[in-house]
Amino acid sequence: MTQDEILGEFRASEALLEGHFRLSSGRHSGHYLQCARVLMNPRRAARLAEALAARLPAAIRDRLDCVVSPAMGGIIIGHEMGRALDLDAMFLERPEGEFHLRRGFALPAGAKVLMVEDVVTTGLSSREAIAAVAREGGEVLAEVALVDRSGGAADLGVPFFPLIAIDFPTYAEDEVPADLAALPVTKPGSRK
Ligand SMILES: O=P(O)(O)OC[C@H]1O[C@H](OP(=O)(O)OP(=O)(O)O)[C@H](O)[C@@H]1O
Ligand SMILES: O=C(O)c1cc(=O)[nH]c(=O)[nH]1
Ligand SMILES: [Mg+2]
Repeated sequence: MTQDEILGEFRASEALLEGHFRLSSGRHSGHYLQCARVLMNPRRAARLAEALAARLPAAIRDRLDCVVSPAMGGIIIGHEMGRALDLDAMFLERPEGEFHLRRGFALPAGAKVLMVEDVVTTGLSSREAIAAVAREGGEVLAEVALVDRSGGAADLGVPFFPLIAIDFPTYAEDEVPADLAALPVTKPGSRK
């Protein structure tokens, strides 16, 4: 899939939102990619996962034991990546603030893991999820995400293969421009 075709999927599903958003990191933005909307059509979700799987170098793909993704945003695309790669897909949750595996999910010692995210902005959630896999006994070989909106700045500590890169500005709480601050703010994500 070309970058235009992928962006077309986001536009067609009305996943490209404009307004005033507080992001997971606490930063503010006038743009939000609502990946739940792009993934709500199962055939589209499968198409995007196949395209993402094709980005993975064979040297990584062939060593993977399973897929792990951080809830909530990572669950659907993680599951579809599991299907595309023919691997089991698990997810991490953080009901007490720190990511861990629940629901009977467990990693065999030394399991080689693909981390799957929907969006990377600062990379904080990804780094926390990668650290959680290490605590659970696994090793993250690489991460894939539908969208990298970090401007290429996110350092995840592992090779990172996004489907698309989109560079929307974000602002610290005390740097929000007046025209953006004038709009009511919403926080679409679930981080507390
Ligand atoms: O790179 P970052 O700055 O960490 O931002 C990206 C993260 O933010 C969103 O999750 P969020 O914490 O909003 O929760 P959700 O996945 O439960 O919706 C998104 O799903 C990523 O996990
Ligand atoms: O940084 C985030 O929290 C974030 C940005 C975005 O565009 N989409 C999303 O789901 N999360
Ligand atoms: Mg998330």
